[in-house]
Amino acid sequence: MVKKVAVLGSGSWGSILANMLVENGNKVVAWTNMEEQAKELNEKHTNEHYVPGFTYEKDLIATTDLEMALDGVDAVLFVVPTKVMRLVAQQMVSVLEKNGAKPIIIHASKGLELGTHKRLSQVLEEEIPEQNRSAIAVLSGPSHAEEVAKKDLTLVTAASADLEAAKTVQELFMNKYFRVYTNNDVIGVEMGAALKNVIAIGAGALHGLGYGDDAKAALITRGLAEISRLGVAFGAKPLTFIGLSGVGDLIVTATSVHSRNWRAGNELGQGMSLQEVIDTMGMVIEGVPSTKAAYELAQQKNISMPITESIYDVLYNGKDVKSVVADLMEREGKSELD
Ligand SMILES: NC(=O)C1=CN([C@@H]2O[C@H](COP(=O)(O)OP(=O)(O)OC[C@H]3O[C@@H](n4cnc5c(N)ncnc54)[C@H](OP(=O)(O)O)[C@@H]3O)[C@@H](O)[C@H]2O)C=CC1
Ligand SMILES: O=C(CO)COP(=O)(O)O
Repeated sequence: MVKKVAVLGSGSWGSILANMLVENGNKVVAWTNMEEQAKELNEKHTNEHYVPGFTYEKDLIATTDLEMALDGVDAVLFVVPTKVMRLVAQQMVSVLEKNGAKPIIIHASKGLELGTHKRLSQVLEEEIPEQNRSAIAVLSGPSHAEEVAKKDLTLVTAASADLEAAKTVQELFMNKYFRVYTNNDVIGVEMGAALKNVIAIGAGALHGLGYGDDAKAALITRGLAEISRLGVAFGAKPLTFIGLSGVGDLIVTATSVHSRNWRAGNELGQGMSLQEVIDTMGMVIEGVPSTKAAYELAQQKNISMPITESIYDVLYNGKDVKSVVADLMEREGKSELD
């Protein structure tokens, strides 16, 4: 059945998912806060800053008018950076209260809210009253906009406490190159998504420092161990961390030149300052705030996360990347499974 979908956030991931939903036969409106970007998408069918060289479906409509985007909507897909998720949800609710729509709410963002440390579905649940929505679901997994744009094969997970909602999301997104599994472990899926970005910054930093494949494999493996520890302490199922939204997304983000988090780490490893990295990226680097949130959550629950602590020291305490790697290596010997 053709659905009307509003995609909130027209950056690299939002615009490519919006395009794919048009390909899948839906009526899609991509909402952006930039008039020029809406004009470019509508007139040239491009989004040069975010996905250079890509031509979007002609039927994709872009707008800065939230009322128009949400008129008669069946599904709303949030793909804005974590730091504005709450604000955008509030904006959406004020429109839904007027137009009476009760859409399924999906988000495809990856992060933990600074200050509250909340997962994004928790933020959405808090901000969107039940009378303005049906279920809340999460779309997550190893998926770079640059590769989905090329219709490269991509497998992801749709997670919701409501299995029917997860199935609805599966049906909405699935096609010949984009395969969607369902999962009911929302905590595990969202924690894996947010925390893999932290480890990806570390993997990029190792690359920037000139370390080889042994070091990167070790970082990914030990990184997975510590993000699973934190996730499980907050109620995630351990098995989710060896699924697409766990190790799958960790592998792609910690090894791909497409990853903004990996690239940020690489530049830090090559000696750039954090401010220079942020200023030149031009896109969101979710791992930076998520490192702070993860560090604080680990302290709160007394969970050992040595890699996250080291990345935190580099990002927030100005420590030198090379010296934190040396410190990690020189810690006392440990049992692998503790
Ligand atoms: N890129 C990817 O391949 C993937 C990204 N993700 C996740 O998706 C989320 C978005 O990432 P991505 O698309 O890469 O980010 P980008 O930086 O490419 O785009 C973010 C978009 O959000 C917009 N935005 C920022 N603030 C607001 C606001 N207050 N109201 C409306 N729009 C706003 C930005 O607009 P402006 O230009 O005006 O700032 C921009 O268009 C992140 O959580 C990321 O982790 C998940 C999987 C893959
Ligand atoms: O989540 C992603 C891939 O699955 C995108 O990661 P980056 O934000 O690091 O580009």
